Amino acid sequence: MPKIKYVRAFTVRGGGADYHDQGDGHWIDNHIATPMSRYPEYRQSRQSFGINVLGTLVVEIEAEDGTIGFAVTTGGEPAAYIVEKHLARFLEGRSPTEYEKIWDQMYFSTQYYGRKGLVVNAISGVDLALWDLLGRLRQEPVYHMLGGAVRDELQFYATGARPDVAKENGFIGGKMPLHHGPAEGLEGLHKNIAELAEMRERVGPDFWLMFDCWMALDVDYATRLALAAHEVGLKWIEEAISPDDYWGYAQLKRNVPKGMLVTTGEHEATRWGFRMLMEMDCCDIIQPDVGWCGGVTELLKISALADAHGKMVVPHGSSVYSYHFVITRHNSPFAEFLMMHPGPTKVVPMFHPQLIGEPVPQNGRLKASALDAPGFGVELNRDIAMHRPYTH
Ligand SMILES: C[C@H](O)[C@H](O)[C@@H](O)[C@@H](O)C(=O)O
Ligand SMILES: [Mg+2]
Repeated sequence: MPKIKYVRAFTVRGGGADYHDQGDGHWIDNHIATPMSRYPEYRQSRQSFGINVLGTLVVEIEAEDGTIGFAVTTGGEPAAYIVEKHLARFLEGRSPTEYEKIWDQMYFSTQYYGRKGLVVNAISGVDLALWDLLGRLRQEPVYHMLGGAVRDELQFYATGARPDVAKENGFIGGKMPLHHGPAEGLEGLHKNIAELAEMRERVGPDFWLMFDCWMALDVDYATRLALAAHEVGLKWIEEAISPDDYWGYAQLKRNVPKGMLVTTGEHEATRWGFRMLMEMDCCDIIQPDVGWCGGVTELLKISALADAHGKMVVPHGSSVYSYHFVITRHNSPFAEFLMMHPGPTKVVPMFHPQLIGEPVPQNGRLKASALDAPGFGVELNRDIAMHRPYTH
């Protein structure tokens, strides 16, 4: 096995892994409730407060024989700095098979300033690129290295403002962004329920409908929303409150009507963060993002812990990086697909334009065989402008 020779970090703008980095008029930036919605000037657009400030981080790891593994995640220039100036030292000269020791050294060497968020995004990007390199060197897809498929195909729910379009395209459910938060009072809550009722009318009684609340609510508002939405058949209420408020999630989970699920986790990181969510009984489904929670090496630990707690793991939408994981885990029965078309009125690749060969669900499903290519099975689109802000 050739050793690792170079680690390089690049930044890219425009869609892709930082999927909130979109042009004007996109559903994903249209009056979606957030913790910043309490400030009217930041209520219409999440980009106005900087949701896309980081941009995409591209990590490349080149082995002595010239083989290059890569991955993309959210992180931009600050993440590139951490990769080049701090993390690269734990990889160069090492075997790509040492992903456990490499992860341990990346995490504990940055623990004094990291632990969650940007730093763990950077660690995740390196870890994903390492698994991609390992797959290319071994000429096998990542999901084979994770134990192989436990089912013939993936099934997906879709996230976007048009669950009716998701149903037409064969998805098993539609997760809607919540448009109004507590700052818009009862009027806003009624608008949320009216939107849900409108979609229920369009999709019929059995199609899954969920709200994604993107950390925007408090326990009282989330409870009132859940009680009203239960009448309209809401399947789960997602990330309703601050990721730091474990106590609030535990209360919300006690408050919601029987049969409604509480989900969260996309902004949580590491086995320790998810242990807290599970041991405090905060949610029914955890939703780590493999590009933000610590990478595949850490998601393996998180998933096993969840399995022991009888919890489902439905990773936050992260394209091939979650598909190769979900297909190998019994407690990951379905996956998320983010509808990145501006409407969204059609199904387009999630991390477009950054990944060449990115598989897209057909009729809401993806056969395991669609993942049968070395590593994560995609190539980096080198026609897009990549910038290497730092070297080492
Ligand atoms: C739709 C939500 O507001 C986020 O933009 C979404 O990316 C994330 O929360 C998700 O679960 O997909
Ligand atoms: Mg979400």
